Amino acid sequence: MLEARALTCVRGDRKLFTDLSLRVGSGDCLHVRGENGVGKTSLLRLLTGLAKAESGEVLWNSQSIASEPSVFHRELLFLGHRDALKEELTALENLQMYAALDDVQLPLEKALAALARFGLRGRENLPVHCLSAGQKRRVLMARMLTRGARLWILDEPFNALDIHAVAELEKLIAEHLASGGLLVLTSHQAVNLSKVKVLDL
Ligand SMILES: Nc1ncnc2c1ncn2[C@@H]1O[C@H](COP(=O)(O)OP(=O)(O)OP(=O)(O)O)[C@@H](O)[C@H]1O
Repeated sequence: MLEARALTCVRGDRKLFTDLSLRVGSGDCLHVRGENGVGKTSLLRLLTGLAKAESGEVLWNSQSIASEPSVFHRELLFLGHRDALKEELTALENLQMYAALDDVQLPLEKALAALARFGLRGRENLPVHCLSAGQKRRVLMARMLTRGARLWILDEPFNALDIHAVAELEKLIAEHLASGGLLVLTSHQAVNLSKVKVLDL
């Protein structure tokens, strides 16, 4: 269970929100919505522990995420809306690098199968700077699949995806939720998933 209690977020000289509370349980998807600049990314950064709230707290399985950050981070996958890929490494090397950083076992066949699932067969060994914007997002989908994290926090994951990739990402998310995973995402588009809870900022 991910829980936020009475969060207040200040950025610069603006108070973005106050007294914001939420709960996301196993199998739940929370869609955070709102206009540009309202504070969606800022909220996600509080939920990941990357930023600290002015007041309030974030809990993972009833423990403050600040108390044992490494325990929380083992269960978390956060994708920001800038592609967190090393441009000079290949798609395959990026997956392998993240697996090493995340301390996840990733056999070569599994990495190749993940890239193939998202339409990157034959492009595994191209440096990421040679991939299109949508292909880079597909590498990140392969990372989501191979990471094995319980909690996904995704900032605008549908950006730059074509219709097929949107459907593939929805399927990947549905599988994650069906296996008891949790998801918080932002999206300016409607999210085509069953049982989505909405938080309007
Ligand atoms: N480090 C910072 N210093 C000052 N202001 C900041 C900082 N980071 C964000 N802001 C401001 O906080 C507000 C919220 O930003 P945020 O990125 O959370 O918005 P958002 O809802 O995700 O927007 P978008 O839909 O455009 O992605 C914006 O007005 C932004 O300029």
